[in-house]
Amino acid sequence: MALSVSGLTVRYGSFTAVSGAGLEIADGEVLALLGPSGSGKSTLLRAITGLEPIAAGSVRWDGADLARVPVHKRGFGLVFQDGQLFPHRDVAGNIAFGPRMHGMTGRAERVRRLLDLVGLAGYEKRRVTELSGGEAQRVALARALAPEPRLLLLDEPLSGLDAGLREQLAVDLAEVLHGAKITALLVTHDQEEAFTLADRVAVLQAGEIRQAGAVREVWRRPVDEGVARFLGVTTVIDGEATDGVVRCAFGEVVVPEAADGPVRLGLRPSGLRLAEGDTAEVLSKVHRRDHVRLAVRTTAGTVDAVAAVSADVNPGDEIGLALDPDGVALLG
Ligand SMILES: Nc1ncnc2c1ncn2[C@@H]1O[C@H](COP(=O)(O)OP(=O)(O)OP(=O)(O)O)[C@@H](O)[C@H]1O
Repeated sequence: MALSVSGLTVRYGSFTAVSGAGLEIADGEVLALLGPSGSGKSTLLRAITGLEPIAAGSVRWDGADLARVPVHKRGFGLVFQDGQLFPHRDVAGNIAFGPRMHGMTGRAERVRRLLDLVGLAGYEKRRVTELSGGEAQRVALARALAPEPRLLLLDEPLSGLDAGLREQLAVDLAEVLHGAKITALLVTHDQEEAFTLADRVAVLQAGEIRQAGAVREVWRRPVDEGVARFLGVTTVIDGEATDGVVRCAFGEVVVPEAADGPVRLGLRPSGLRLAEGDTAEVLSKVHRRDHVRLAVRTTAGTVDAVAAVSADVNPGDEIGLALDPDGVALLG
């Protein structure tokens, strides 16, 4: 493992912000640390960089303990939410700063190559105070990559941007990270961002890592209801599995991983779709970008469901519901 963190604990006075956290990042892998506000994500990231003293545990790189290695000697690059560019330097000056400190040669060429990578070719002489939020974050990324860090740490790098730009930049950032095989730890509270950018995710709640695994695995098999709800599950329901098919109050759904016997399913709104029938009553509807979200009353309680934007469905209507396996998780 490139980065290996074990039993890491950080305290602020008598308050334990991170408790016994363990995580590993392989060479060239992107891990997203995902969790609600206040769960300890930034604290854990800062402890890994060496900016936060640790009460217990260890941070290792290629097996070597970093306890006595100061922040600037760890070879880590950092990107924060607000970029924190040097306002008195132009774009090239910002990006060349790290390489100059490290006495690296060929700096102009490096700046050009990095600007190309982040989609800002030709921006060398621009003043950073005149950049848009998205451009500034691209420059911050280029600056962090310039000294060729062995690990890139990104703390909510996109959360200062508006929704559309954020989505675009997440896709671009994923391309940069995976294209250049950069080893990275990303902190975010946004599951979509985590899933767009990361190979693996670790879910942090109240200072503890509750689950870590491949994106698809965590999404489809959350370990418990707390993790499931954080990942968008709004309904938890009991079912009975036979040969990879689960029968529950809403019908049958294929869940190949389910072992025969009683199981618990977590349904995201997209796990229940409008269908023929009259088993449910629509209570309310809200238009979303590419679907309509419904609250419906069923014999199993009030649940969330979705319908196509084109569907003619209104509060008071009686509808049927069908399970969609893509919106169904198997609780661990
Ligand atoms: N310097 C500090 N002194 C005391 N308590 C702190 C300090 N920094 C953070 N905390 C507390 O530690 C907990 C974790 O904070 P942290 O910033 O790591 O959470 P987070 O998951 O990154 O949250 P957010 O997504 O809101 O940034 C919070 O309860 C916070 O109030």
